[in-house]
Parts: sequence; C-alpha cells; structure tokens
Amino acid sequence: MILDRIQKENDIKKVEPKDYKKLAGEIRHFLVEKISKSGGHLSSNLGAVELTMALHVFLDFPEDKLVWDVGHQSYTHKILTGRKEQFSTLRCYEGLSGFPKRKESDCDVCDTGHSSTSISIALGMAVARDLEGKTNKIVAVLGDGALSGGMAYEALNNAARLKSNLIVVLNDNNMSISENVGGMSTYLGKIRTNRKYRGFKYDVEQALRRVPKIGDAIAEQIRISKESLKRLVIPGMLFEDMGLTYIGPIDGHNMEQLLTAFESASKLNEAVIIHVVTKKGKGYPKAEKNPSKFHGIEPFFVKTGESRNQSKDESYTSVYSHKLIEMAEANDKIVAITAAMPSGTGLLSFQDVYPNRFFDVGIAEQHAVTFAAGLALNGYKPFVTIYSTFLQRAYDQILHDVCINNLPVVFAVDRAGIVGKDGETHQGIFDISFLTSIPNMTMMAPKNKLEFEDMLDFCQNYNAPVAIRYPRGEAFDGLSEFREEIILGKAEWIYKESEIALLSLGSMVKTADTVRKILKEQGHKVSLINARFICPLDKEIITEIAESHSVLVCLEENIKSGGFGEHVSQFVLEELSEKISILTISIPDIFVEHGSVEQLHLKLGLDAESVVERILKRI
Ligand SMILES: Cc1ncc(C[n+]2csc(CCOP(=O)(O)OP(=O)(O)O)c2C)c(N)n1
Ligand SMILES: CC(=O)[C@@H](O)[C@H](O)COP(=O)(O)O
Ligand SMILES: [Mg+2]
Repeated sequence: MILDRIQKENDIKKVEPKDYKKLAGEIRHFLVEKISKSGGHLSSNLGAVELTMALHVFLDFPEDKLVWDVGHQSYTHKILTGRKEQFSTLRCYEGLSGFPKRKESDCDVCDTGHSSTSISIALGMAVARDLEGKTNKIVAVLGDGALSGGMAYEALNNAARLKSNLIVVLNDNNMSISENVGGMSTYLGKIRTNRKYRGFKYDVEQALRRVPKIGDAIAEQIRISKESLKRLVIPGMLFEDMGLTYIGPIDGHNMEQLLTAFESASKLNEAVIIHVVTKKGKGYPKAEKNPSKFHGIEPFFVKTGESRNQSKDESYTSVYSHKLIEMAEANDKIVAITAAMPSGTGLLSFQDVYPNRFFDVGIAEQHAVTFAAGLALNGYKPFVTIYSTFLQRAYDQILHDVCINNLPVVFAVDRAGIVGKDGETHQGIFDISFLTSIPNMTMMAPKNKLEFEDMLDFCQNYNAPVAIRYPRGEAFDGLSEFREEIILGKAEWIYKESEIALLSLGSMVKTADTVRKILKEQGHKVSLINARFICPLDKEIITEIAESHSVLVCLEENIKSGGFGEHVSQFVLEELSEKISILTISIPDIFVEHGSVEQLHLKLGLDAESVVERILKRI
C-alpha cells in the first residue's frame, strides 16, 4: 500500500507521479470504509481527493498555509498529515474531529465549520505574511456552495487589491449539500459547459497580441471586439473584471493539470482564482448517484448504502415539515425560506408541494432574514428555517430588519441544543442568549411533538417576530396527556406539589420528568412546570412557585450567560429572593466539543442523574 508510506505531512512528496492514481484509489477506499462505520461527510471528501493530494505535493507544511472553507472536506488532508490511525475515532467523544482543528495538528490553520470564511482568513494571513516580509504560500479552498455566501464576495472584493500572491481554489462540484442555487451557480455552470472557449480565449488573445502597430481606429475596433468577446464567452471574466486573475476550468481529478495550475498561479503577485471542476462522491457509485444523501451520513452498509441505524422515530424536523405543509394549505400567505439546507430543515417536501412559496437563498443566512422582512412588509408570513448555529450569522438582520420593524417573521430554529458529532462550530447553544436580548422578540420551546405543532399554529397567528427552538433528532412523544392551550407568555403546570419546583424548558422537560421520578422515589415532593416561553417570562407562575416551594430549579439546553435560567434568576433576585432559592442547570459558558449527545449531556451535567445530584446538594 502506498498509503502506508505516508506517515506525516510532506511524505506525499516522495510518492512517484505514476503512483498518484493508485494512492487516490487507496484513499477513497479508506474513506468509504471508515465513514461507513463512524458516519461523517463522505461525498465532499471523495470529490476532493486528487485536489488535496495535489495541494500537498505543491505546498510545504506547516510553513505554507492551507485554509479549508467549512472544513467538512478536510479528511484527506488529515490522512496526509499523520492522522490516518485516528480515523476509527472520527467524530467520537475525545476522538478525531470532522473539521480542521488547530489543537490536532499544526497543519490545520484555523478551526472552522461555518461556510464562506476561507478567503477572508487566507487574505488576512497573506497580508500578515507580507507585513512580516515572509514569502510562504497561502491557499484557500472553497466550494461552489460556499461561494453563495456573502462573506466570500466581501473577501474577493478586498483581495482584488492584493499585490502579492494568494491562491483561491474554487472546488466546483455543481452541488451545495443539495442542488446549488443562484446566479453565481448559473455562471459557473456556463463556464463548465463552455470549456471549449478556454482554447478560444487563448487564440483570440494571442492573435490580438500579435497585431502590429496599426491605425488607431482598427486598434480601437479590436479592443472593443475583444471586450465584447470576453463578456460573451471567456471563462472567469467576471473575476478578471474585478481585478482577480482567473485560471480554469481545470479537471480537479487530474493531478498534472492541478499541479501546473498551482505552479503557474504561485508566480503571480496577486490574488488568483483557480477554478477546479470535481465530482462530488467520486469513486463510490452510490454517492456519485446521490451526493446529497452521502453529504453527511450516519453509519451505513457499504454494499447497499443503507443506514446501519434503523430508527423509525419521527424527528422534530419531520414534524415541522408536515405541520408547515398542513398550515400552508389553509394559509396562502405562508412562505418557507432556507439558507442552503432544504433537506436538513425538512423543507424539501414543502418545495415539492409549494414550489412557488419555497425559497432556497443559498448559504446566505443574513440575506434570508432580511429577505423575509421584505416578504413580511408586503403581507406574507415567512417561516425562516435555519439551524441555531447558522442563525448566529444573522444577528443584526434579526435585530435591525425584523425586530425594529416588529415584523411577523417566524424563526424556526432547528438543531437547538447539543447537536453532537459536528462539535464546537455546530452546537446550537447560544440562540436563547442572542435572541432574547432583542426587544420585540418572543421565544419559545416545545416539550414534545404535539406541543411543537400547537406552537407552530400559535406562530402562524402571531403578529410579531417569534422564534421557536427545537432539537436535532427524535421528537419526544411522552407527556402528551398535558396539552393546555398555548397562551402568550404562559407556562404550563404538569405536576403541582411542593418543596422542589422543576421549571424546565423544551428538550429538558423530558429530563426533568425523569429527575422528578428519581427525587420522588427518595421521598421528595416535586413539581414539574413546562416553561414554554423564555420571553415573555411567566412571572406570575414563578411568583406562585415561590409561594409554595423552597427550591426553584431551572433546566435548559443553552449556555448559562443570557440563558433561560439567567432570565428567571434575574426576576427572582429582584422580586422574590426572600422567598425561594434558585438553581440553574444550563450549559457552562464554553464551546462544547464533538461526541454523542448522550456523552456530552453527561459531561455537561445535563443528564438526569447529574441533575438529581446537584439538586440534592442544594437542598
Ligand atoms: C454559514 C453556514 N451555513 C450552512 C452551512 C451548512 N453547510 C455545510 S457544507 C454546505 C454545502 C457547501 O457546499 P460547497 O461549498 O459547494 O461544498 P461541497 O459540500 O459541495 O464540497 C452547507 C450548506 C454551513 N456550514 N455554514
Ligand atoms: C458541514 C455542515 O455544516 C453540515 O453538513 C452539517 O454537518 C449538517 O448537520 P446535520 O447532520 O445536523 O444536518
Ligand atoms: Mg459544492
């Protein structure tokens, strides 16, 4: 095996070019084997094997810097930098991360997981390099999907002024997680299908250069026709007109072409875009055929491509998907918006039923929110469906465009709480803190499936900004006998006793129910209250609790700062501190690494036993 000869960074330089193809095959085999057991981002990694190999032949690590956009496609980079043996721990607790991690290797320059940041990072590093008088190479690699994100354009706009070398590799596989969308995607498609014009461009330019000094009129005519030809057919002209150099399109599975392009680009004292065309899922036919399914995949059987986990439980996402379609049937003002996550957010089926009322805006969370504000201003009811972690991108748009105008936009905040294996960059543990600090915002979280549906109905009829957060995975269907009407700012009594009151929010109601059972077995009297709303806070129920209990325990799956517990504590401190002692169970103010949700809950003290222990200590 050639792969066995690669133990650390730069070892690939010893591999002979005639063996590149074999090495690429071995890496693909390794990826499919490992990811089929651990789960992970398969399709993007299979597509980027030769590209990564070529970059590793071209660059000297760790002096040269390679910046991955999102980072979900960096597995081959990990293999080539001495982390192959750790792949059996991929995305497991305390194991290898699925994204670049500085603490794993000095060949990883930046921890990432969110899209469209690579050109900014690389440009910053290039400018720092120049200021230091150094000459190391810096390369950013981003996908065509990542190029739908606003930050990428802001960075390109800025990079056009650079007077030293920076290489931006655009890895174009004509896919985001699902179909890539938008004008840039169309433009790249034209370049791909007009490859023959590469030769044409060269011929025209050569011919023009050879024109001897002739009369001004003819020269001007030639200049004009050159300009119009460029605009019509020459690949990458948009980038060139911005002041960037464009090379491409290049076959991203051809090592020779890639290496030639990198070498040529590195000689230029400016920012160069190398447009590389690859096939997402390459080498595993099932992923080639259905790259979306294998973009981020749970463990699967290699032979059939079917998942190893045959869970039939309905997810919150799927509940949302069905309910939204049902509501949209009766309410033609409902529109659904996603930022490049139609599958993950469950909106694919909405798109099937209501294609004209479905909008995938690309990886553009900021635009998604302000676009929703525009729709709401003209009488529509937008459901902006974005994962908690990616909504972080749109804080000012929520504040400035939606909340100051007090517009009836619904924020369906999926993947709220611990998401597990994607780790720090993807945990949805900040949304309560950043959303509830904004005036005019109402925020809630359901305890179970039925309440989620009722809350969505509430959102539909609510005439102001409202956010509803729900977790990744299976929808809880317990406690369904408790189904009081949803009233703005009102919590729900589930069990009314005395001594200890568990005031619990969303996903933590299920845990609190278990905590209550354990405490009752030990002889305690325990109430369970479903908070439902974070803001407005049900001050009345908190006051009632304070009159009849000695300890109030708040439970939530958000960080402590700015969380639900902090809101309740503030009120108790100001109004009720004489009457009741308060204990908040939240996630500490840290970034939470990868691992299974259960392991992470255990580590963070959010499992029932740890909660019981903390309560007993308190009383
Ligand atoms: C800000 C942000 N929004 C959404 C995502 C989810 N996401 C991860 S990868 C991806 C698609 C990226 O497409 P592309 O850059 O073309 O890479 P490919 O997967 O095709 O290799 C998306 C939407 C993200 N990581 N960051
Ligand atoms: C890389 C990325 O950001 C997405 O692919 C993310 O991993 C999706 O997460 P879900 O699996 O929760 O949809
Ligand atoms: Mg892509």
